[in-house]
Parts: sequence; C-alpha cells; structure tokens
Amino acid sequence: MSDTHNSSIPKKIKLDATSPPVLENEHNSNASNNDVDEFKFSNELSLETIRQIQQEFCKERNWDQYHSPRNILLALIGEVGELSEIFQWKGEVKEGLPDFSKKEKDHVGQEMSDVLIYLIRMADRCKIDLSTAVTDKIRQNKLKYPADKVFGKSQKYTEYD
Ligand SMILES: Nc1ccn([C@H]2C[C@H](O)[C@@H](COP(=O)(O)OP(=O)(O)OP(=O)(O)O)O2)c(=O)n1
Repeated sequence: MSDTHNSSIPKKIKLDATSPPVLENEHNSNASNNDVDEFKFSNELSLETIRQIQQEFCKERNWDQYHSPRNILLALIGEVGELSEIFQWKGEVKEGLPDFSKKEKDHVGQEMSDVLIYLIRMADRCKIDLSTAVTDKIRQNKLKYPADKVFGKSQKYTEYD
C-alpha cells in the first residue's frame, strides 16, 4: 500500500549502516506500537527550506557581509546561552516541561529556533550539506553504539570493551 493511504499509521524510522534513513510503516517492521512516541513535529519545514528562508532574509537586509562562519558561530553560542538562561537555577526539570508556564515554554521554543536557524545558516555559509552530514552522523552513532551492546547504559563508547 502506498504511503498516502497509510498516513494515519504511526511510522518508525529505519536506519541501517548501508542505506539512507527511510520512514517505514510499522506494519512492515517487527516493532511494537510502544516504540513510537505520541509526540512529533509538524512536517512544515525541512532543513533546506529553513536554509532558503534564512538566505532570503539576509539577502533582503544586505547582511551577508556580517554572516561570516565565525560571526554566526558566536551568535549561535549566544543563543545557546539564552536558552540555558531559561533553565538555570530550576534544578532538574520534567519531560514535557509540565511545570513551565506557557510563556516560558514558548520562550524555550523561540530560543531553540534561534539556535537551529543560526546552525543552519552556519552550515550554509560553510557550504556544508547539513542534511547529509546528519544522516552520516546518525549512521556513525548507530555503529558506535550498537543497541545490543549499550542497552540501558550511558557510558561513552570508549568505555566499552
Ligand atoms: N544579524 C542577525 C540578527 C538576527 N538574525 C535572526 C536569526 C535569529 O533567529 C534571530 C536573532 O535575533 P536577535 O539577535 O534579536 O535575538 P533574539 O531574537 O534572541 O532577541 P533577544 O536577544 O531580545 O531575546 O534573528 C540574523 O539572522 N542575523
């Protein structure tokens, strides 16, 4: 059955060491429904779309001259600092941020967006295809941390036999 016919069926990401990441219907895998989180992002934006929007935003303002890789990196770190500021002094926070006000949670989303926008802009200015880099990195992570070897353990890969 085609993907369109199964759009309401939860999907599981399949990624092995040899093939690119694909979304496959759970019907076609051995995974149980418990493996799929209910929370998910909307499909509004891809990394490439954000790259184009930010490129346009900067062109319209004649800001390319300021957006050197180093300047963008500093701006990115500044935004990570702003994101950290929201969490500082709060101690450990619960998954889903149930104890945050709506205003605080919106603020978290805004600062995360700034971080992502600058990260994508930096990749663009460095001419690094971030989509491909992320795909490669996820593949490396899977090889470095085989599930059967590290299941339930949190050490770095260098600490395993
Ligand atoms: N020279 C700039 C300035 C801004 N932006 C874009 C990318 C970020 O998404 C956002 C950052 O804007 P601000 O520097 O105004 O930072 P904040 O939005 O975090 O505002 P504030 O520092 O008041 O919280 O705008 C950009 O691309 N290049």
